[in-house]
Amino acid sequence: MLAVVPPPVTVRVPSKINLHLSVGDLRPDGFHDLTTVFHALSLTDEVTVALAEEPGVEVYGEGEQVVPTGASNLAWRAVEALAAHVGKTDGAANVRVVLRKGIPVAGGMAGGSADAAGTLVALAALWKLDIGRDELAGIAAKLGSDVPFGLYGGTALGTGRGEQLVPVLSRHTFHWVLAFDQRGLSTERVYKELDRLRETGNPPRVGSHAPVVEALASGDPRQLALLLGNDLQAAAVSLRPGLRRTLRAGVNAGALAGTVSGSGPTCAFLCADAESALEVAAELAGAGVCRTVRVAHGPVPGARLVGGDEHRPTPPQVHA
Ligand SMILES: C[C@](O)(CO)[C@H](O)COP(=O)(O)OP(=O)(O)OC[C@H]1O[C@@H](n2ccc(N)nc2=O)[C@H](O)[C@@H]1O
Ligand SMILES: Nc1ncnc2c1ncn2[C@@H]1O[C@H](COP(=O)(O)OP(=O)(O)OP(=O)(O)O)[C@@H](O)[C@H]1O
Repeated sequence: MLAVVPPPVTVRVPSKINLHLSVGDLRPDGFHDLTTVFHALSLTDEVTVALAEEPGVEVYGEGEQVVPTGASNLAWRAVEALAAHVGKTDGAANVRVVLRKGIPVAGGMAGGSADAAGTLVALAALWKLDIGRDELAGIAAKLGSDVPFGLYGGTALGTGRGEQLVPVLSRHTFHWVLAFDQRGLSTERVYKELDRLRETGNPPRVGSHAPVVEALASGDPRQLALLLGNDLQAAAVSLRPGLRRTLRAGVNAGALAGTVSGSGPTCAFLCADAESALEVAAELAGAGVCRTVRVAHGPVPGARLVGGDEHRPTPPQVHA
C-alpha cells in the first residue's frame, strides 16, 4: 500500500513592536526582568513545513543573504524542540522549512522568534499533534523570550523575561509606519549597552504601563502616541546615533509619535489613520534616513494556518 504524504502546511506569523518596554535589573541568569506591552503587526513572515527527503531550512526575502540555514536557525531549533517534546524518535530528520521573510532581520521586531513560533504551529498541524497553544508556549519560551508572543499575537502584557503573557484589551486598529535601518543590531549588545549606560549615568526610564493599557482600551491613537516608551531606546541610539534623525524625520513627516522597536534599530511611527500612514511612509521614504519603509496595522492575531487557496493580498509598501 502507498503511504499518504501529508501536504505542506503554511503559517503566517506577525512581527511585534513594544508599545511600552520597562527594563529592570540584570538577573543572575543574564536576562533582565521586563514589563512590556507587546503589539502584533501585519508585517509578517510565512513559514511552510513539509516532509522531505532532504531536511533543512530555506530562506527568501528580508535578510535571505544573512540568515543562517543550518542548526542555528531559530525555525530549525523549533523543529528539534517540538520533536524532542513529543518524543519523535526520528526527530527532525525528514522536515523541510521554507521561510518567506517580510520582517527585518535583527530589527527588534522579533523576526526569528516569529519563525520559531510559526514553525511550532505549522509542524503541530503537519504531524497532526493534539497540542494546544499553551503547551506550545512552554516550548516557545525555551527558544527565546519573544517566541511565545508570536503564538498569541494581539496586544499583550509581557512580564518575566517577556515570556509570561496576559492579553490586553485593544479596541482600535492602529496604523504604523516602520523604518528599516541599513543593518541590524544584536539584542544582547543593546541590553549590555543599557547596563553600561545605567552604570555610568541615568538614562530615562519609562513609568508604569497602566496608562498605555488605558489608552489601548480607549482606542485613541493620539492618547497612545503620548505614552509610547522604551527603556532600550537610549541604548539603541547610543549604538546607532543616526536613529535620532530617523525618529525626528518620522514626526516631521506627520506621525503622531515614533519609538525604537524593542532593541532596534527599526523605528515605529504611530499615525492618526491609514491614510496618514501612507502619507508619512511616502515622505519618510524620500527623507534618506532609512533603507526601506513599510506600513502596517495592529493588533493582528498570532501564528495562523494559511489555507492553500486563500487570496493573499500584498500590503501597500513604499520603498526608500
Ligand atoms: C528586546 C525584546 O525584543 C523586547 O521584547 C526582547 O526582550 C528580546 O527577546 P529575544 O530576542 O527573544 O531575546 P532572547 O533570545 O531571549 O535573548 C537574547 C539576549 O537578549 C538579552 N535579554 C533578552 C530578554 C530579556 N528579558 N533580558 C535580556 O537581557 C540577553 O542578553 C539574551 O542573551
Ligand atoms: N529564522 C531566523 N530569522 C532571522 N534571524 C535568525 C533566524 N534564525 C536565526 N537568526 C539569527 O538571529 C539573529 C537575530 O535575528 P532576529 O531577526 O530574530 O532579531 P530581532 O528581530 O532583533 O529579535 P528580537 O526583536 O526578538 O530581539 C540574526 O542576526 C540571525 O543571525
